[in-house]
Amino acid sequence: MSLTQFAKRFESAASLLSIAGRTLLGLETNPVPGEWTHITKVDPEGEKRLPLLFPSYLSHTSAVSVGGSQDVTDENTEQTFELLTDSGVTAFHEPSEATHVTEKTRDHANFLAVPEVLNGDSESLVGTLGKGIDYVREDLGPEILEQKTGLPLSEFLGDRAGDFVAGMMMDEAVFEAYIIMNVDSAAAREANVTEEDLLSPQEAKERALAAQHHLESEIIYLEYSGTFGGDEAVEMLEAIDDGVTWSQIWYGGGLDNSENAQRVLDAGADAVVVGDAFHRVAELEAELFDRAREEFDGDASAEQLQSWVDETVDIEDSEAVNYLSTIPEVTEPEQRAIEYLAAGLEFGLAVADVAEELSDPTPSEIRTAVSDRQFAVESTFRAIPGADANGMVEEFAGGLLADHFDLEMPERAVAAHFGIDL
Ligand SMILES: CC(C)=CCC/C(C)=C/CC/C(C)=C/CC/C(C)=C/COP(=O)(O)OP(=O)(O)O
Ligand SMILES: O=P(O)(O)OC[C@@H](O)CO
Repeated sequence: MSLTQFAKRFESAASLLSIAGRTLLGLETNPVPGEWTHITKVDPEGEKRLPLLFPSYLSHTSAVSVGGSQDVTDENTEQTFELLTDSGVTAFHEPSEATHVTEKTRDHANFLAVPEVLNGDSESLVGTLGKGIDYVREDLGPEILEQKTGLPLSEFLGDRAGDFVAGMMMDEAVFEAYIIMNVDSAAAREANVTEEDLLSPQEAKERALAAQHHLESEIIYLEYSGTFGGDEAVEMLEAIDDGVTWSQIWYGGGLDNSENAQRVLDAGADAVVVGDAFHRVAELEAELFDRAREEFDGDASAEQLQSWVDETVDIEDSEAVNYLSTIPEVTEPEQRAIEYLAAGLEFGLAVADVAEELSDPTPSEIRTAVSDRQFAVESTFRAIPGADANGMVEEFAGGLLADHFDLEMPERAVAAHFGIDL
């Protein structure tokens, strides 16, 4: 038997086994974990900020999706991944353009999630993907191979070097088959989804089946980005869930309370995706920080701040509770919200206090001042599995101070992602 014949027989036997495993035996061979119930979408663009206490908020989510459709660059994506890696949360990359994928994002990301829109234009189904694969073949692939092996492999192998990396990357990638149902969203504009493209529940089920059996999409994503889909989303999910067995079903759009999150989970979603509600926590934290600065100095304790938050904020309707209550495992979102808001303020006030003590510092004076100070938040971060508590505290405090004193230090990049500004 020739090597080509052997490869053909091997491929067809392997694919038959895989289909039998997925269907007849119902094996969970999908690389996207079925136990994930909550995904937080973190957008690297400058307008969408993070709360200082983001590691604590994110310690309850199953995984973070990094990506967004506007003003995202490879640089702000890399910075976001670096921040998340120290926080111990599982993060994957959902790029809106292939050039946002770099060696660094690949190193940090758990996997690459590639969007394909089932009810948009052909550009959003296969056009952007084709351009992306060509970019990997021509540019990114050869560069990665040369950096990893130290050899100018494309000189010997020509296009085959890029083909190899592109093939490997697509094989390892997870595909997200989107059904976009809010025509007023950025996602709909990007994918050219108009009123005529909106699907009935039966049509959604049929396309989801095509995605599962033909495209082998690991994720079927019902997207209402920015607004809650209500009864219509529930009907869509019930229909999709009736057909789909192997792909994971995700719902995203306008979630900011436990009732709606539970409704879509009960209707058949395996996981909910929450974006805006998370970024709004950073706005609340920043607004409270400005008010707390007028009330307290750098020595305010977490207990003092918890009482102040409790008195000052209508906690039940706060952005922090809105986000936390979308996570099924968080049983006392109000208590957690008070704790995390107070800890974020306490940390911010302590860093502002360090700033008061410094005058025209050098980068090394900033680093010394930060490592000499005991920040109470470090013990909060230490409770998070996999987090580098000390590294995060030094990086966040150093970054805020570098930004405040207008100093070029690598830590400074993180300041651009926080809502709080010294
Ligand atoms: C081959 C490689 C390395 C990458 C491929 C990169 C690809 C194919 C990107 C496709 C992007 C695409 C089809 C986007 C369509 C619109 C969409 C599904 C956007 C996702 O929405 P969010 O970015 O989450 O939306 P918001 O910004 O509205 O929150
Ligand atoms: O920002 P929201 O409305 O939570 O939507 C989440 C996600 O589905 C957006 O792609």
